[in-house]
Amino acid sequence: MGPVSAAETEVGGVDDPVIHTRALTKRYRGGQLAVDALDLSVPAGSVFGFLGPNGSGKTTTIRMLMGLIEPTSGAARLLGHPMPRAARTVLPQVGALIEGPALYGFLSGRDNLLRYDAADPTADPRTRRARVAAALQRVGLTAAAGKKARAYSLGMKQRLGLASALLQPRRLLVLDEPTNGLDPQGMREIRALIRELAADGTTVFLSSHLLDEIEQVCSHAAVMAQGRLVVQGPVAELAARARGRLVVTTPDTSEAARVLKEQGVADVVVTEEQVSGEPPEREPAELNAALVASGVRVRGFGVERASLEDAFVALTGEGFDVAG
Ligand SMILES: Nc1ncnc2c1ncn2[C@@H]1O[C@H](COP(=O)(O)OP(=O)(O)OP(=O)(O)O)[C@@H](O)[C@H]1O
Repeated sequence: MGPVSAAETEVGGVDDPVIHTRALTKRYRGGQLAVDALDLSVPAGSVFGFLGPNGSGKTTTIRMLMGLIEPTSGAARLLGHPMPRAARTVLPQVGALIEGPALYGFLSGRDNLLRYDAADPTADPRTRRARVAAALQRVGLTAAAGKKARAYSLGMKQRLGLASALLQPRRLLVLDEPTNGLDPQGMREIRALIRELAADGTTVFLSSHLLDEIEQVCSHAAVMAQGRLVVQGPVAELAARARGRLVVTTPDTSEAARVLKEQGVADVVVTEEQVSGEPPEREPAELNAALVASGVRVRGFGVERASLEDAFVALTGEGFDVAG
């Protein structure tokens, strides 16, 4: 981190949340309550996943954060400044990729970026080529820079969009569904890029309807359902809320179930070759010893890690069904 600039001291310091909303609400003209009293807090330096099924209000929130639409009520602050009022001060420090990059197919990747850079009145034309070259390098498109954008794969187009958001140094990147529509290879590339950007100190806020994506790239997450915030916090803590399951693999399932119940394990479930239950507060090895002492042939014993998906189900009582 560089020295604290005057602008940062003015907004209260680098540790303040990069995005902060209070009771942020959007009701569309048709009456649809898309975002309902949202309190969001995105810590500086985080890769923050904004997670929710389609229609849960993610894009509407992002549009309010970026000052593209007015909230019906409530407040949003970006980098310490109120939005949309401070949009002119704040937005130059925010790179955004919302609803796919706007690209000219008949121009090369490089020419798209040159054009984009030229549209920025604060960008010095003398350093334009160097800036564009650096952005292309950043997203791994140097070799393909001369190709027409229409010949790019979806993943390359998305990377070019990211490059356009990276022409200027940014404190925050806002990415709406950055891997949507990409094949697995394209997804991997974008995720790797997000990790690299975050390692450089940029706060990244990305929306996604993919739980495993959030688990793979994000340090923090907020979960939305039907316009409301279900939960937010560090990903590790969210997953920990849904405790894992104790799983014993054995041919002696009924005896194992009896012993586990005797030992105070709750919610014991027997399947063909496994017995599972809520993990005990005490040392699991003691349970294992009790099983063995009762003659249970233990072939596998462990506590399965809870995933964010388990946490989501535990928190909402619903499955994370994106089609629903
Ligand atoms: N311009 C609009 N006018 C009226 N209703 C809208 C408008 N835009 C979105 N909505 C509605 O608001 C709700 C939230 O939509 P939003 O696009 O914010 O969700 P999302 O989580 O981003 O989902 P998706 O990933 O499908 O975009 C949905 O019910 C949607 O139909």
